[in-house]
Amino acid sequence: MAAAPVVISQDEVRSLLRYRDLIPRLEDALAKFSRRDSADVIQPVRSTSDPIQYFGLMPTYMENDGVLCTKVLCFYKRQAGSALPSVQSTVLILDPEYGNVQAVIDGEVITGMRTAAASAISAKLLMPARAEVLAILGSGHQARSHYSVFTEIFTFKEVRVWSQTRASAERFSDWAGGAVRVCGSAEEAVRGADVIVTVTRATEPVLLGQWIKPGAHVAAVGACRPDWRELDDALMKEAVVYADSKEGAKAESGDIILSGAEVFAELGDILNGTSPAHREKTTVFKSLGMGLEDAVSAKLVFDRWRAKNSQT
Ligand SMILES: NC(=O)c1ccc[n+]([C@@H]2O[C@H](COP(=O)([O-])OP(=O)(O)OC[C@H]3O[C@@H](n4cnc5c(N)ncnc54)[C@H](O)[C@@H]3O)[C@@H](O)[C@H]2O)c1
Ligand SMILES: O=C(O)[C@@H]1CCCCN1
Repeated sequence: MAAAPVVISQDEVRSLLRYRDLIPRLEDALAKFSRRDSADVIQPVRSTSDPIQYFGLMPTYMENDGVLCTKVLCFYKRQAGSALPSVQSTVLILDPEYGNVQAVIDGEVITGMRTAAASAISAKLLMPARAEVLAILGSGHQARSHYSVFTEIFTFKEVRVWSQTRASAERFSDWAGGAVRVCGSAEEAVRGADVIVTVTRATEPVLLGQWIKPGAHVAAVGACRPDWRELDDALMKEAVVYADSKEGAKAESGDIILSGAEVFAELGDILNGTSPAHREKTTVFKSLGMGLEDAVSAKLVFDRWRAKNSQT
């Protein structure tokens, strides 16, 4: 019988995962994914079922790296008063040889950090030179992880936030130590911004092309259903659109499907040097989230956990 899986808690993940380690590994994995070499990465578009709002399975196999992994996630409509975050997730690491589960890892911090890290990679590749103003639309979990990594690896003169209620935007600004300007409207937040992150649960556009400074970069992280939007048609048609996965974007993104916009390239294509990074144009990175991002993060966490626990 296989040994029982280890359980790695959210606090342990938080202490073991660092953006400076995660970002280069994610860049490597995104590049491998875009080469479509099945010995490097096999990662089908996640399967989802609606009955309990959104139940997703995100399997990944990376033969050359010896990683077999899946994330299990539920994205539910958060009820007022609920203490649980709207995205619930767990990452399972399996032995690639036998298929037994080796580790059950809390997915909340992994989901927050790997999503924000992917957006940061998009900004590294696509934001205008001398970007000074960052605007964040939304003030939940992803807003926090995005603020953390964007202010860790870039230097902005100003960070702005807009949220559904002024109170939630102010809570976010307090959490960030007051270094964020709270805006009364999405338009006010994004006018003149060089980099815009949309991290809302909106199902209708909250970001309009007519507000955007030409050449700005948008990391669009919400709207993960084929009939949900965060960005309007004007922006989707004006911008050069990049995605994490073309297949994922065409299957899941309302902003792409309903606007009819073409995905120009994946981030991995830029990293591989097979597609240009149009930094000089208005760009959108449509992020849907990929199992391989969880797999890379979970492997980092599990390797560190084993190293730490073998010493004690
Ligand atoms: N692309 C990815 O890899 C990935 C990963 C995780 C989460 N997500 C998506 O990112 C989004 C944010 O996730 P989160 O964990 O921060 O959620 P959250 O519930 O913690 O925060 C959501 C934010 O959206 C705001 N909001 C809700 N409805 C809105 C509306 N109609 N208009 C404007 N704002 C609205 C809320 O006030 C809150 O600030 C979700 O859509 C989620 O599905 C994407
Ligand atoms: O890749 C993910 O983890 C997310 C979870 C929420 C919905 C969109 N995708």
